[in-house]
Amino acid sequence: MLELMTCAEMAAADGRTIAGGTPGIVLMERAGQAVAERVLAGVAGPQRIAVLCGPGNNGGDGFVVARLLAAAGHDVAVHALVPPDRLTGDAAEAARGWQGEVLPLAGWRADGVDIIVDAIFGAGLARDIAAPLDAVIAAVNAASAQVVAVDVPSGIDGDTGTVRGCAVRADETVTFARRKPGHLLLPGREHCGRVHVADIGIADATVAALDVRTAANAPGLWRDKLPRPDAAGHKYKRGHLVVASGGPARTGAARLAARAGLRAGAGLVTVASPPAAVAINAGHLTAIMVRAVDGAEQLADLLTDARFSALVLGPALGIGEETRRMVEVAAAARRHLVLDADALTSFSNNLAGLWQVVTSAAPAGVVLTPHEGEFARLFGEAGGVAQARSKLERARAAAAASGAVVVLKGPDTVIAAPDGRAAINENAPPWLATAGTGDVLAGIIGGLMAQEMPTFVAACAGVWMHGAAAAAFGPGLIAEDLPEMLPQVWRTLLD
Ligand SMILES: NC(=O)C1=CN([C@@H]2O[C@H](COP(=O)(O)OP(=O)(O)OC[C@H]3O[C@@H](n4cnc5c(N)ncnc54)[C@H](O)[C@@H]3O)[C@@H](O)[C@H]2O)[C@H](O)CC1
Ligand SMILES: [K+]
Repeated sequence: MLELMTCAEMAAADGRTIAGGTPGIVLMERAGQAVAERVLAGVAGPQRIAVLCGPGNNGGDGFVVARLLAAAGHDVAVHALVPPDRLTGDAAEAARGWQGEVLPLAGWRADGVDIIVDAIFGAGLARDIAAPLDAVIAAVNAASAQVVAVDVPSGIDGDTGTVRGCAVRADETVTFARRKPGHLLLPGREHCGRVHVADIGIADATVAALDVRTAANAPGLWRDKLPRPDAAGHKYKRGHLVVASGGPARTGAARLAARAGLRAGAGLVTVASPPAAVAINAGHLTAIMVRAVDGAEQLADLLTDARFSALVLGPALGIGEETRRMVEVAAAARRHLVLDADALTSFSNNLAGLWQVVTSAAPAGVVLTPHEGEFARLFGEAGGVAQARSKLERARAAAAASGAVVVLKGPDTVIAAPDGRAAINENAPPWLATAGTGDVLAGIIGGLMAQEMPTFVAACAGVWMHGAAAAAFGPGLIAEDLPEMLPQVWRTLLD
């Protein structure tokens, strides 16, 4: 159930189910029942309920909800954008099932209402919400009533999570068959409240036949590919991660990444340190080794030893030609690469150079871990990125343009592979936004890749473990705390 379906994919699934013999009105009835059940869960005694219906099938769902809630003895008022005789298809049939009055939606006010059912727009939102509907949305959001949205809060684009002019802020959202990307991407996620996925009879086989390429990032996506310690294993079997350090005043980032890589399970980790910083790195490290490596040439020498299986390059490494050369050397050695921070910035506006790195690293994998600013500098001009309608599609376009797995970080981190697969992460707590946590993420992913976890799922697992570690620690987290929370996260994954 991890697939995330776009509005078009959902409509296609609908269509195939209807073609398979389930009338659309039956799907609408089931949708309405699921919403009515959610509205009634936890209420005691009769409620004053306003059901706000739009001009399409989202509104049709609303008419079903209104009928069921009235039949359950509640005081239900229906306010509709268009009179029932202007509805068509299943929505018209659902409206005929409503025996009560249909009041106008324009000018509606929430006075004295306990519950509001938002059935104005769902998957069919096609443009920004304008007057007079914006006043209705404002009245919903100003009300003290419980707000339950049907399928998608009205005003939220189900595919992109963006607000189209204005949008309902719901306490709960009931969607159907699978969640949409807009339920996980910001700000859509914040407008949904708690999202419930109702089964309305869309078969899993129907979803599978659509070859959906987007998923919610969760252990179910990659748990079976996690490296697992085995009795016969020894540290050399679990790979050797190299993290390049910056100069004497900028060594902490590499150590954060290195410790994260070790906690992620890499058998050995070495900090490749400029000679001037060896003493300071060595003074802080115990299980992690330090090697004096002065620039790209000496990194190339180090990598003649094939046991160094993965590298994290970028954290506080310095921006410029030498960093670019180190990246190219590591790629030429065909080692798994995580490029973060300064390594990304060193390829700003040089997508061709980045493509060359990814190509020469193959078949080893490359993961880029930009935040939004680094992403813009890397991919600002890339084909497909500028036209992308959502963070999900921007990450997808960047993965296709670079040939690398792209982790576009944020509260709704998107992980995208060049082959079109993508996952949206939703477990990152707000306190993860603190200095150095990006270094830790790069290290976790590097540690998993050092153990030969396939590139895309290593990035997905790393992002999820990073968020889970932060959630386990709680507010007040600083980057150094994160690697120490990984054993607890591992236990939840390997039990
Ligand atoms: N399997 C399922 O997912 C099922 C979903 N159902 C519900 O159907 C809607 C989608 O219905 P649709 O008619 O395609 O779209 P909407 O009802 O969301 O609205 C489209 C309607 O509104 C007009 N419109 C769009 N944007 C605006 C705007 N900004 N201002 C004014 N008018 C606008 C547009 O022209 C259309 O007329 C889905 O969300 C589910 O709730 C099925 O009922 C059950 C199966
Ligand atoms: K809605």
